[in-house]
Order: sequence, then structure tokens, then C-alpha cells
Amino acid sequence: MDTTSVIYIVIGLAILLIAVVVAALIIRRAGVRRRGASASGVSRETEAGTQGTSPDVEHAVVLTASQSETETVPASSIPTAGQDTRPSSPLQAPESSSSRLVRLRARLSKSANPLGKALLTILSKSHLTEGDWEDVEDTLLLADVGAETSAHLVEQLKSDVRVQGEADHAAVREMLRNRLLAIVDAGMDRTLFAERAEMQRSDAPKPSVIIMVGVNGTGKTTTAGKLARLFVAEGKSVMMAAADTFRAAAADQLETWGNRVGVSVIRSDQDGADPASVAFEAAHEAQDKNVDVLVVDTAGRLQNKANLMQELGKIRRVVEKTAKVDEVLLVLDATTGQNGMAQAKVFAEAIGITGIVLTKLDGSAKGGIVISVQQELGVPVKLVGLGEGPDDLTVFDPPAFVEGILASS
Ligand SMILES: Nc1nc2c(ncn2[C@@H]2O[C@H](COP(=O)(O)OP(=O)(O)OP(=O)(O)O)[C@@H](O)[C@H]2O)c(=O)[nH]1
Repeated sequence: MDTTSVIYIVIGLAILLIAVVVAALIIRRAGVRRRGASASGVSRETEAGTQGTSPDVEHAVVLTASQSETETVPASSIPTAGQDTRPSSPLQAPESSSSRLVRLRARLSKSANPLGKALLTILSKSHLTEGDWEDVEDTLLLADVGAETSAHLVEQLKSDVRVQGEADHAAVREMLRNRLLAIVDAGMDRTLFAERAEMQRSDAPKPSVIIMVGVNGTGKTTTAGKLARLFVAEGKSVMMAAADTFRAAAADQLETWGNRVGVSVIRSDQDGADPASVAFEAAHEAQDKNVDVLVVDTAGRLQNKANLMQELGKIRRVVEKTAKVDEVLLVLDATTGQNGMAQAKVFAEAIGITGIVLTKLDGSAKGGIVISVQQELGVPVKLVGLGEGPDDLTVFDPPAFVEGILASS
């Protein structure tokens, strides 16, 4: 063997050795990543297990404990508050509350306007006949003000007109404004619990829990995401729970909302996992991390499905093992009109509701549902959704709403 051959053999062996070392390193790193994911799942089992003191939360353990090493829920499926779930794209800065109010007021005036316009056209006539009053009532009914409230409002307006006699357009407008304001406002407290002064103190119990409920497709997940942005814009720390385990896409949807503003989402990747377990886990995590607000998204359910309505009660009970549920917000689609009333009554009985979110008011001329839902349930409309944009949610402001109804009429 000559010298050149020996050199080639040595170089070949060296290359082989380097390749073996590199391959070994790659395999080792991959092994650590997998173990990391498994360990995370196991540690969460233990955590849930130690807390699972009630039969209600047994499933919190089942959520991961029934899985073998290879089946363990990947860490990414139940991110923790400390875990960075954000994408590489920069975080969005949500619109400030004041600027969103100005922008959305203009939109509200467009959505509710037909009601005011129609009412003022009739009421501005010089002699109102019984037929005119019937038209007023029909206009109110068509705008979903509700039968009882419409009849009551007509009686009040009749008496105003009798007292005032002949009145000009401005006087009629003022009369209508006062009556509508009295009906819409009803002196209700519309502040979200998390916004109250007592919750701003450093010793306030945390988290303030908000549960979103409602029938399918009303906008619960979207509103949960928008609400998280509202709180983030106010400088609050927020966490969300995807207790809609029925529809995997809902958890993804919520995670996308969370990622945009840097809010962690607690979820399970197992379809059909117990939603109460996810909510329990999230409450526990939020308390551990001293998070200000936890928003729990739930699956849409028809109000006539008794078992699904009972599930809501369970979610609430399980969360309350850890943190007080301050708000249960019923999300109603404004375009479904009086059907929304039937839903509201059943949800109120099943879980108790503290406020209404009226979504899709941008696509509806039926702002009257605001009036009827409050009158019949005694629960305030706290928020309104005025579009699909991320910041198209605002606190409900009665004077602005009434001005919107009467704008440019
Ligand atoms: N125009 C308009 N669309 C809205 C508003 N809020 C929600 N949406 C839309 O309504 C649709 C349903 O919203 P989701 O948030 O998925 O509804 P959900 O109640 O979570 O649905 P389920 O989980 O299936 O019950 C989506 O296309 C939203 O963009 C709103 O205020 N205005």
C-alpha cells in the first residue's frame, strides 16, 4: 500500500467518525425534545390529580392520566401560562378603549337608525290617528322591541303627545329620546366585574373569571378573543380557556386570537375532552400565575338540550373550586331577534347570567332586542359586537345607543 492510499483511508475514516458523532448528537437532541413534551404532560397530570378533590374534577386527571407514554398529551396541546404560545410575528397592539368607542359609535348609529327614522316620521305628523299608533307599535315590534315593551312605550308616547299637544320635530325627537333612554338604561350597572374598583386593588382575588355561553355560532369565541384584546389594551394580564372541546377548530380559533396579543390559551387536543376539566385546569393555572382575568369559552349549545345545559352548571361549579366566577356572559346574535329571548331565559336558569353580549348589531336594523332582553330578564347588555374586526367590540353605552337610533332623523 503506497503513502497516498494510506492518506485517503485516514481521511475517509475521519469523515466517517465526524458523521457518526453528528448523527449521535442529532438523535440525542430529538430524544430530549420528546421527553420534554412527555414530562410536561405528566407533570400536569400530577398537578390536576392533587387538586382533583371532587368527583366533578375527576376528569381533570383522566384528561391525561389514561394515556401511555407515547399517548401523553403533547405539551403544545395544553400550554401553560408561562409557556410562550406566540408566533414569531410581532404582537398586535389592540386599539385603545377611547378610540374604539368613537369609531364604533358611528357604526352603531348606522345599524339602529331605521328604527328611529321610522318612528320619527310617524310621530311628527300633526294629527296622529289610531292607525298611526298601530304603525308605531308595528315599527317597534319589527325592530324586536318585544310585545309588552312596545305596547307600554306606545301608551307612554300617547300620553306625552296628549300633554304636549301640537309639537315640532325637535320636541317629538326629545320626547322619544327621553322615553327610549328610560327604557334602555334602567339604571343598570354595566361594568364588567374585572373592571370594578375593588378588582383593581393589589389584594383583589385573582383571577376574575368570565364564562362565555350561548347557542351555536352567536360569536362566543370571537367575543372571547375581542374581550381579551380589550383587557390587554387596558394593561391587564389575561388567560383564556378553550372549554369548547366539541369543535377542535374553536380551540385553534381561540389560540389564534390569543397569539395575536400574547395571551396564553389552555386547551386540550383531545376531541370531546371534558370541558369542565379544561376550565378547572385553566382556573388553577391562572391563579398560580396571578393572572387578572380568565376568559372561558364554551361550546355552542341549543337551549333545549338538557344534558348540555347541565354541563354548563358543572363547568361553573368546577371553576369555583378554585376561583369565583364573576361574570357569565350570554352571547346573543342580534339578527336572530326574538328567538334570542327564548334562549336567554333558558341559559339564565341553567347557569345564571350576569350580562348580555349582543353581537352582529352591525348587520341588524333590530337594535330593539337590547330593550326587550333587558326588560324581560333584568340583565344588562354589557357589550356589543359591531363587526368581525378584532377591535369591533365595545361596552354598551345607552345614551350613545339612543342617539344612534335617532341620528340624522
Ligand atoms: N358582523 C359580525 N360578525 C360577527 C360578530 N361577532 C362574531 N361574528 C362572526 O360570527 C361568526 C361565528 O363566530 P364564532 O365566534 O365562531 O361563534 P361561536 O359562538 O364561538 O360558534 P360555536 O362555537 O360554533 O358555537 C364568525 O364568522 C364571526 O366572525 C359581530 O359583532 N359582527
